[in-house]
Amino acid sequence: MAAARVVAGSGLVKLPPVTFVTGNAKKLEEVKVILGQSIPFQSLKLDLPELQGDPEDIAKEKARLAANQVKGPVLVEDTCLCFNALKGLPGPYIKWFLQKLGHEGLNNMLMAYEDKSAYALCIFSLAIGPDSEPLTFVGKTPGKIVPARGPNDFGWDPVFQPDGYEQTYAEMPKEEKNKISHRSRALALVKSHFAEAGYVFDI
Ligand SMILES: O=P(O)(O)OP(=O)(O)OP(=O)(O)OC[C@H]1O[C@@H](n2cnc3c(O)ncnc32)[C@H](O)[C@@H]1O
Ligand SMILES: [Mg+2]
Repeated sequence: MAAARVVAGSGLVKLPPVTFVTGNAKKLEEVKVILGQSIPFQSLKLDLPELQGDPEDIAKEKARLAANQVKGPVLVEDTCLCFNALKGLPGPYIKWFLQKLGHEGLNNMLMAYEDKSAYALCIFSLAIGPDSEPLTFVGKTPGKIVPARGPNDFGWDPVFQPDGYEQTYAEMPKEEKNKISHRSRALALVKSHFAEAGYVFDI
């Protein structure tokens, strides 16, 4: 794929369409709806390594790995579910905790604590190419962990009830989740960046 290039004298950066890299079909569904036509992008299904460390560093490293494979501009995201009683854990390791323990196990982890509060964190990272430093965009939605309610079709949605709502993410209509979700908040920042950065697309 062609690389990004500066259009001489214009202050504009010409980009091929951005590739959103994820192995998660449900994330992709939400990103498509939330972005609509605002940013020209295509998707690529790739299972990038599950890295360890600080959530923002994980997202940046994911973007570097993806940009190296795609050889062009990429967008990736990493999602964390953080329990306040556990000082932010499982955080970026939620995928394994959910896989091994299930919804009931996630609730049981908080059995010893009165504080069931939690927050969902989504970090998008944009790398314009393999050699450019990735940028990050963070969205956060506070809520609490509850016994599972609603359809079980996306991760931990049934056990996360956002603050100010009586429904879990899973029980809400999709449009409602997309108005307040960690993902839509992070994508609002991505959209502003694209609106302000002077990118023009080669499409
Ligand atoms: O290929 P990538 O994009 O990494 O996709 P993934 O499924 O591996 O996703 P993460 O590494 O970000 O791990 C996050 C975990 O949280 C789940 N998850 C992500 N966003 C969610 C959301 O909005 N609601 C519920 N579960 C979500 C997801 O299914 C994973 O189990
Ligand atoms: Mg992953």
